[in-house]
Amino acid sequence: MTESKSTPITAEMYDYVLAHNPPLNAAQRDIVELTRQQFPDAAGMQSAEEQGPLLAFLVRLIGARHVVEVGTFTGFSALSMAQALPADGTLIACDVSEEWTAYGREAWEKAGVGDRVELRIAPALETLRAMPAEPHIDLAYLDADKGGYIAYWEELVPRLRPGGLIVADNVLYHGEVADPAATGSALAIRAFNDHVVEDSRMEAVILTVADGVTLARKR
Ligand SMILES: C[S@@+](CC[C@H](N)C(=O)[O-])C[C@H]1O[C@@H](n2cnc3c(N)ncnc32)[C@H](O)[C@@H]1O
Repeated sequence: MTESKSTPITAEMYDYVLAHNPPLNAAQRDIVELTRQQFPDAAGMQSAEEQGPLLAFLVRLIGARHVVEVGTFTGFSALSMAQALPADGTLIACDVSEEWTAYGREAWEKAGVGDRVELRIAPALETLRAMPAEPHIDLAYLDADKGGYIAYWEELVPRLRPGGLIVADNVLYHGEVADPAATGSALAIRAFNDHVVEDSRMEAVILTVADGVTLARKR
């Protein structure tokens, strides 16, 4: 087995990282806290705190104007990306839950970015298939049902402009991805990671951030 050079992230290290990252702005902080209060059992679905500034950074880094999100929940990741878009930028947010995304709608409006976000309530595959076929997407964030990742990838890659990014969350699936006894979503993520590595249209790296984040760039 190869020895890892990654520094283990203890609770103290995690606080240290958060303290040296861009702090969450008031709107981000509000939706993180509101989600914890309203949905204590589901709050773990929210992208990790450090992913908000990371997603905003990536949007700005590649000068994204057209973003697609697959899996919106209460809107934290969409908010983080929408705030980083230019005023005429667009973010299509895909989810199946009216209840959860209602919190997102309110947070986006309150933050003054509601006009940049278009929420599509439907199975994400239907929404993606209905999008124009030509390459027009700058950045897509995958964070919905893990069994759907490969199908979402296949719809997104042709619609991504050269140099565009797919950012996929939970690609280590709590470490279960490397467990030979993995089942369910961990197995689906393992199949997704294998699919990504074999796709010559894309250049991809896995970051050991949060639950594992793949950054994949279209060649
Ligand atoms: C992990 S949460 C997304 C978290 C979100 N990115 C955030 O930072 O708060 C996954 C979301 O995917 C949605 N979802 C699950 N299956 C879906 C599907 N087939 N199509 C669209 N959304 C789906 C769920 O309703 C849930 O809100």
